[in-house]
Amino acid sequence: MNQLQISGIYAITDPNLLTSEQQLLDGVAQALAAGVSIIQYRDKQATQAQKLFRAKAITELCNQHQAKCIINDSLSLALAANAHGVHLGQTDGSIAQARAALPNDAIVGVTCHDDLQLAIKAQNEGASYVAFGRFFPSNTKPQAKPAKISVLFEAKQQLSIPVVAIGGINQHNIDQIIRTGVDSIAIIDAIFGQNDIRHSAQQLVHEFLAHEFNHSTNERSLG
Ligand SMILES: Cc1ncc(COP(=O)(O)OP(=O)(O)O)c(N)n1
Ligand SMILES: Cc1nc(C(=O)O)sc1CCOP(=O)(O)O
Ligand SMILES: [Mg+2]
Repeated sequence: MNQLQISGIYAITDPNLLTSEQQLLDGVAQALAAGVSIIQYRDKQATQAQKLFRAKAITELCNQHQAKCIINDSLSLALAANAHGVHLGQTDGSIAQARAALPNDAIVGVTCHDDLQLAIKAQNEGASYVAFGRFFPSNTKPQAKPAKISVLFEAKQQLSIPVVAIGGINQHNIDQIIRTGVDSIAIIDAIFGQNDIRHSAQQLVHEFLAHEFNHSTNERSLG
C-alpha cells in the first residue's frame, strides 16, 4: 500500500449535515475541489439502495480528483461500490476478512481510540492506517472517548503505517494536531457543517500543506 494514499485532510460525510443526496454530492465535490485527499462515506441512516448509489457516486467523484473514497463500517458496501477502502471500528469486522476480500491495494483503516497497543495489533494484522481520537469535544459524536495528543507522538515513533487523528478538529486547533507529525486529519463538522464548505476545507488544506512545506524546508536546511 502506498503510504502517500493516506495524507492530508480526510473529510467524513454526515447525513445530519448533508441532508439530501444533492447536498451530499455537492458537498463532497466542494471538498474535493478544495484539495481534500480522502472522503469517507459515513451514513448510518440511508437505505441499502441509497447507500450503494451514494457510495458509487462519491467513489466516481474521488476518481475524478485523484482522491480516495473510503466506506465507513461496511466491507460489503465498499466491495459493491468498488470504493478505495473501508474504515473499521473495533466492532465493525476483522481486518483479515477485509484484506482477503478487497483488492491488494485497497485501504483498510482501523479505529484505535487512545490505545497504542490496539494500533500495534492492527498494524500487525494488515491495517493500512490507524485512527486515534477524539482530541477535542465533538459536536458530531459527543460520546466519543477522549484521547490525549501525546498518543499521536508515541504512535508516530512506534508505528510504520500512517496515523490519522480525529475528533473536534477545526481551523482553531488543527495546528496542535499537525505539529505531532500525523499523516492525515479526519474532520466532519469543520468542513461539512460550515456554510462555505469549499472555503472551510481550503483553509484546513492550506494549514496542512504549509506545515509540510516548512517541515521539508527545515529538514533540507539542516542537511
Ligand atoms: C478516520 C476515522 N476514524 C475513526 C472513526 C470512528 O469509527 P468507529 O469507531 O467505527 O465509529 P463510527 O464512525 O462507525 O461511528 C471513523 N469513522 N473514521
Ligand atoms: C466519527 C468519529 N469518530 C471519532 C472517534 O473518536 O473515534 S470522533 C468522530 C466524529 C468526528 O467528527 P468532528 O470532526 O465533527 O468532531
Ligand atoms: Mg464504525
